[in-house]
Amino acid sequence: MPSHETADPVFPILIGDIGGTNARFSILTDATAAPMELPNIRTAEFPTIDDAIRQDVFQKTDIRPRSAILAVAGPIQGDEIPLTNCPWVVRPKQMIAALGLEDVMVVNDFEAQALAIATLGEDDREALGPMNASPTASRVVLGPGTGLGVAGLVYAQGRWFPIPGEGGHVDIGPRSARDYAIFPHIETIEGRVAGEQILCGRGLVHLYTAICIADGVTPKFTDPKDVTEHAEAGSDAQAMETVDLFVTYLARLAGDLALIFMAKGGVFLAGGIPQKIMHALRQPQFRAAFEDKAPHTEMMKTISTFVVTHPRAALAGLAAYARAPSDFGLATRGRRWTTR
Ligand SMILES: Nc1ncnc2c1ncn2[C@@H]1O[C@H](COP(=O)(O)OP(=O)(O)OP(=O)(O)O)[C@@H](O)[C@H]1O
Repeated sequence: MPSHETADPVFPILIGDIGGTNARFSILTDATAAPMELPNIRTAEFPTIDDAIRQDVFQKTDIRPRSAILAVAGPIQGDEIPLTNCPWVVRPKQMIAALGLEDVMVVNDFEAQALAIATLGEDDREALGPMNASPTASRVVLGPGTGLGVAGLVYAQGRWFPIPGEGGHVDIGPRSARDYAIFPHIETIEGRVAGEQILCGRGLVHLYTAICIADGVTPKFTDPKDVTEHAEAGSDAQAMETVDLFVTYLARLAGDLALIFMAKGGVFLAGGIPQKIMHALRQPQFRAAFEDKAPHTEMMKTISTFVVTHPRAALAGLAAYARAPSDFGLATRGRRWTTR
């Protein structure tokens, strides 16, 4: 059962988006039918992914998938794929043996987000600022959730190519006088303020704590939800500044990624957190920080930014791929296991 290039996966296809906190599944019965959506599950509630599929997918429908395409948060190497931020390990060979599947493909979760931004319609996104994205220019997606995912998307030879990477781990540095007061107090990873130290759920709490220390007040919140809720309610000064600065730092990184990919097709914010802070993202400071990239400020003004509002965007991206694999340049070597 070696992994190799082979014919397209056969229907029904189980598609899954396995995040650090949540796992989402749906089943595609054929290339044209709407996906059968299954309820979100929390990864912490099941010891293994196989248990989750057995108990939460197979018990909810009589349809037995023949193939699976799974997006996971973590690097895909070898036959055992551990997830970042979650104790599950995806073992495709074992899934084939134990779940009656013929074919399992595993891709990076932000590759799936990139497939989504190639295919989502206008109802599935909200523009922040001007709308002038060129249809086949390169795009970028970045998503603060349990972690911070990043991927590019390039159009070539009539197909979309997702470019996965580890862009959530680039360095983030201080710029304003206030940043310089706060940054020394941000929790580091081996001495580094990487993107994920700030721009994700636990990063929100790191930033809030650093602001409290800079202000000489005792931090009250340890859950990112409390920080965003008190910011939205206007009931805590440090929480309000946290969300303000989170938006600014997210916009700066979004701008950096737009420069790297020359993303004239648009920069898309995915992941769970942007939708929780829409009010703050709609304020002018997001675009101001995004565009503030001398000597390229004028060019940045022409690059559109969007929040992905589709609640299951990665699944939608995987479904688009499952229906028409040849529309996408997705490499399968080393990450597809099949009995055929
Ligand atoms: N209201 C909120 N405000 C801010 N952060 C929140 C809120 N609700 C949940 N979070 C945080 O969002 C993160 C979960 O993000 P998301 O919903 O994208 O889940 P996920 O799919 O598991 O993420 P990932 O794919 O990055 O692992 C957690 O860190 C959680 O604490």
